Amino acid sequence: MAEAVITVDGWSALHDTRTFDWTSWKLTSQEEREAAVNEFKEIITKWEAVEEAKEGSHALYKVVGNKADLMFVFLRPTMDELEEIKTEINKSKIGDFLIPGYSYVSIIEMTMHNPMDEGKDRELSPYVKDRLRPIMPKWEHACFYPMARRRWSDANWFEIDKEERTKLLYDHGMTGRKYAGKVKEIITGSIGLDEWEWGVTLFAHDPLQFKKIVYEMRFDEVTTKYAEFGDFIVGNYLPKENVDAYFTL
Ligand code: VOV
Repeated sequence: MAEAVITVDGWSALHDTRTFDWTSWKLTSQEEREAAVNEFKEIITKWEAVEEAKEGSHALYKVVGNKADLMFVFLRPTMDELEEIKTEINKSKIGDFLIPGYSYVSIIEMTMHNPMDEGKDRELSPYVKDRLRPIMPKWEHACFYPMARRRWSDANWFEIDKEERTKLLYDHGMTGRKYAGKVKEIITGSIGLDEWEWGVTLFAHDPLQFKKIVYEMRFDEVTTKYAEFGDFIVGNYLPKENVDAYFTL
C-alpha cells in the first residue's frame, strides 16, 4: 500500500481576487475617492507592520486579463487572521467597489520527500523555517494556479510507492533549480481546504520565465503523467506608492 508522506506546514494562505467596479467609482465624488484610497493605504500600512515583524506577508497585484482586476495574496499564522483581513477589506470604503471573485485557501507545505533531508528534522532547519513562513518577494510579476495529482486507474499519484514519488519530485526540484534567481515559488496545500490539491504561486522579474518554467516542467514525469492544472492568474505587482495612481481617474 502507498504510504503517505509527512508534510511540514507553515503559514495559512489566502489568494483573493477582486473585480473593481469602475463604473460606480466614476460616479463617486473626488473627495470620496480620495478618502477611500487613503483609508486603503492605512490598511496596507498595517499589513506592512505585520510583515516588518515577520508575522505574516502580503502582496497586491494588478491582474492582466479579465479574470479579475486585483489579486491579494496574504500569508498569516492562522486562518482567523486571513478571515479578519478579508472582512476588513470588505468593511472599508474601497471594499464597496471590490467585487469578490475567485479565492483560494491553503497552507504552505513542504514534504519529507527530498532525499537530501532524510533523517533530519526539517522543521528545525532555518532554511525550512524560512520556506514555511516566507516573506513574499516583491518582484514585478506573480503567477498563481491551483493543481492536483491524477488519480486515474493507470496513473494514480496516491497509489505509487513513496520512493517513486520521491524520485519524481527530486527530478522536478532539479528542473526548478535551473530557474534560481529567475523564479521563486511558494507551494501551498489545499487538500481538505479548497478545490484542487496544491496552489503554485510563482514570482518573477520577467513573466516570460513563468512560461519557460511551466513549459519545461511539462516534460518532467511528475507533471507529464500526474499533473492536472486549474486556471492561471498573472498579475503585475502594485506597491503602496502606486496605489493612488491606480485608482486615479
Ligand atoms: C522555482 C522552481 C521550483 C523549485 C525549485 C521546486 C522544487 C520543489 C521541490 C524540491 C518539491 C518537493 C518536496 C518539498 O520539499 O515539498 C516541490 C514540490 C511541489 N512542486 Fe515544485 N518547484 C518549483 C516550481 C514548481 C512549479 C512551477 C510547479 C507547477 C508546475 C508543475 O509542472 O508541477 C510546482 C509544483 C509543485 C507541487 C504541486 C509540489 C507539491 C508536492 C507534490 O506532491 O506535488 N513546482 N517543488
